[in-house]
Amino acid sequence: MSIENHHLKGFTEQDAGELTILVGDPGRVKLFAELLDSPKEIVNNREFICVTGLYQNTRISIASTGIGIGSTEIAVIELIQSGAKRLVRIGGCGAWQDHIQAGDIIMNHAMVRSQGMLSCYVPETYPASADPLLFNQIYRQFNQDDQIHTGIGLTAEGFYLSQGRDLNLFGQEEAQQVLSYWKKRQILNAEMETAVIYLLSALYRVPAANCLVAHVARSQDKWMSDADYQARHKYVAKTVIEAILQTK
Ligand SMILES: O=P(O)(O)O[C@H]1O[C@H](CO)[C@@H](O)[C@H]1O
Ligand SMILES: O=c1cc[nH]c(=O)[nH]1
Repeated sequence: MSIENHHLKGFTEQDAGELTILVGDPGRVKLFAELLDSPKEIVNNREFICVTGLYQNTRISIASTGIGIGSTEIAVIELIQSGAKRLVRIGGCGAWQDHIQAGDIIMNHAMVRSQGMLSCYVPETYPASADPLLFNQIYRQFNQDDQIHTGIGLTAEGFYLSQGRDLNLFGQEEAQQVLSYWKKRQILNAEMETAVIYLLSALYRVPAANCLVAHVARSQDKWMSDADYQARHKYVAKTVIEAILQTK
């Protein structure tokens, strides 16, 4: 069923590729579009930019979700209603475990999430998890020396206190408790969209996975340079697309 999108205006079933890459940052759409032949911008509305193009004659779509729950819910639902076949979020995150370096790749097969997230759709007990087959297909495309980590991540509702960052409010001790609580429970990383994508795509029965780049190693507050970060993202996007091409 194709309906008129309220936000992704003009994006139709013809624009939905074998893979739809989701990015938070609208600026990253253009970076990934460089991988495609004949890229065409279909949507440019608020935080939502959508491009489709061809990779070795296979249609691939790239869409930005903006930051966080609200705009990601809109993007995912409108893309699925427009015929999106597979969703893979390629974005940044903070690495929380000490053995993960900035620049490493993290794939989350499941996410814990802030309380109440999307509670009008599902109860707290409903898992936010990746499609196991899609996850495995992407994971197998990477090389042994790619510094890739798999495990459970956290989708937080905010960037600051809910990710253990305090800017002169309650003190570092309280913020640090957020980090240490989840580190002890083996959470690898934190970001702001994956759980929304996993929950909605499970409800709509569209396969979804993520493949993230650790922008910062939180234990040392070590961030990647912009140039390295962009290059790493582009490498991840190319690898994800090639994984999908193996078995579309
Ligand atoms: O790198 P992107 O995909 O924008 O995602 C990460 O960056 C934003 C925070 O700076 C959040 O959206 C977080 O999930
Ligand atoms: O620490 C980080 C880094 C990128 N994005 C996040 O949401 N958190």
